[in-house]
Parts: sequence; structure tokens; C-alpha cells
Amino acid sequence: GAGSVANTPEAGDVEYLAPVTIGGQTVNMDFDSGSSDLWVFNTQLSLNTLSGHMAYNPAQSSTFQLLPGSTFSISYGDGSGAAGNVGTDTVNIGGATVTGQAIELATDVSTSFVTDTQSTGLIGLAFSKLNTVKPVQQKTFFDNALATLPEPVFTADLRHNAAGTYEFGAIDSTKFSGPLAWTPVNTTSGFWQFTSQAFAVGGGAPSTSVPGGQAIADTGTTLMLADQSVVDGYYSQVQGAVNNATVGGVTFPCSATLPDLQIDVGGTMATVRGDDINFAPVDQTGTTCFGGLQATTVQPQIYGDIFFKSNFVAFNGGNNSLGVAPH
Ligand SMILES: O[C@H]1CN[C@@H](c2nc(-c3ccc(C(F)(F)F)cc3)no2)C1
Repeated sequence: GAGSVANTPEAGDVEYLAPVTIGGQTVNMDFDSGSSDLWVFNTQLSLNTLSGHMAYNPAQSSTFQLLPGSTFSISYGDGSGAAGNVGTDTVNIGGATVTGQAIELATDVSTSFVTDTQSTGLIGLAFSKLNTVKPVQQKTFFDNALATLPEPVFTADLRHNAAGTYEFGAIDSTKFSGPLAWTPVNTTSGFWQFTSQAFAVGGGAPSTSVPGGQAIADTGTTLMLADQSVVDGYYSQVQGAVNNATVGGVTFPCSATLPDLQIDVGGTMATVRGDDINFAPVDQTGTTCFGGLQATTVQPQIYGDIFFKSNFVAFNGGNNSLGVAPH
């Protein structure tokens, strides 16, 4: 059946956590449509590493089975990572259930995961070809669930500083306004990748030549990382915006009125609200603010939580497409 869980932003909307039940144990996890491993803090880790975290205890699960000889090792865009061994167990997310799901048990996690005490790990929702388990690659929860879900979809409804929803197997049309605009996904990269080659600022004339012209939908990335041409075009319309090498990106006066950004998603222009592009103050006085839209020099572009806060997104694993609508 379908499954629906509330998600909660950590402070500053840095990441979004939702409950996952593994072998009867419920832990909060970071749902990441930009990777394909489900790994957890677990009782193999040292007490120092576990301090403050929830942990999955395979010994307490009657349905856990070790996958002898299987290991995983994953690194994320910010250089953080985890590694360990692997078993299987039953996973239930708001009622959507998979038996025999690969559960990757970290024996080593990078420092930033240790300090992120609200997160018990990640659940990857990109395509299974990116899964890092060896010698036999494993499938994502969504991939395993596809055949039994009422509809082959999951949806992300992420909000600024408020609870949202992750849903598997159904599209709740009360969560967005207007029709979903569907675009085909190119699965070659293993990401939810689509064409994005135009943008406009504050309803102005669109530019239609973004280099590379590709983007991925990535719920695990906090910001929206776009081509330099998009970033320059946008912040040229923001008084006082500067590239602030000290803090590592574009800042502007917190008092600035930020225009909306219109961005191409497979031929339909989606809107990212200006308010959502004001990400956070960088100073104690709240004078200088850090932009939620920043540049990436690599391709594809990465549309993270800043994009999701303005747009409800449906991920269709039946026909490999993305549906987007304002919310
Ligand atoms: O790799 C790409 C796939 N999706 C993006 C992603 N990044 C993280 C992440 C989460 C938590 C942390 C930490 F807690 F700070 F360690 C670090 C990175 N989760 O998804 C980037």
C-alpha cells in the first residue's frame, strides 16, 4: 500500500528528516533523492560516535539477516561519507513496506555525520545503479517498493521551517496548486536528471542558453546550485549582492527584496520564490545574508531544498519522469 510520513526540517532548513521503521525500530533519516544507499547509525559504532544519535540494533530485530561479505562505502557532494557492512530487514515508511531491504550498517562515518545528531542516516531515492554495495549491488527502497505501490511514485513536499510530507505510492493533489508539469528524466547518470536550459528573473525576459542545460532533483542538497550564468543573471538584480569569498558564496543585505527566479524544468518554467532564496544570515546582527542560489562549476546543476520549498515534486519510477507544481 501507499505510505506517507511527515518530514521535519532541521534548524535553518539544512536537511529534512522523516521516520523510517527498520525491523520494528523507528529512526529519523535524511531522505536523499541524490543518492542510492540506505545506511544507518547502528550498535557496531563506538559509544562516542553514537552519542546523541538514535541507532538501529540488528540484534534486536527478528527479521534482520546479515549479507555475509557485503560492504558499502559512500561519499557525498560535500566530502562527507560513511562505510560499513550490509544486511537486510523489513522497512516500513508510513505504511509502505519492503521486506528484504538492504540495510547498510555504518562502521565508519565522517565527522559531520557524527555531529548531525538528529539524523540516523540516509535513505537514498535515486536510481539503484548508484548503489555502492559490493560484491552484489543492492536496490533502493523505492525500487524494491515499485511493484507493490498503488502508483509507481514518491513525492516530496518540503517546507520552510515547517513540517512537510514524503509520500510513496500516491500523489496528494491537495499539496500543490494547478496541474503537475511532467518532464522526462534521463536516468543514464543514475540521478533524477532533466533538461533545464533557461531562466528568468522577477518575470523578466528569459535567457535560453544555460551551458550544459541539465539539472538533477536532489532533496539531500540544502541549496540550489546552478550554472554561473544563472547566478550572475539573478544576483545582478539584487542590490548589494556580492561574491563573498570569505563565506564562500554570494551574500546580500538581509534587507534586500529578492526577486522570484523562474527556472526551466523540461520546458515548463517553475518558480522559486525570492523569499526562499534568502537562506540565512552569516553574521550575528543579521545584516548580511547568504543566498540559497549558489554557483556550481560542475554539471549537472543541483536543484536542492531551496527549489523544493517552492515546488511540490513527484518522482515517477514507472515511466521515469518528474512532475512539478508550485506549493
Ligand atoms: O551527494 C549528493 C547526494 N545528495 C546530496 C546529499 N548530501 C547529503 C549530506 C547529508 C548530511 C551530511 C552531514 F550530516 F553533514 F554529514 C552531509 C551530506 N545528503 O545528500 C549531495
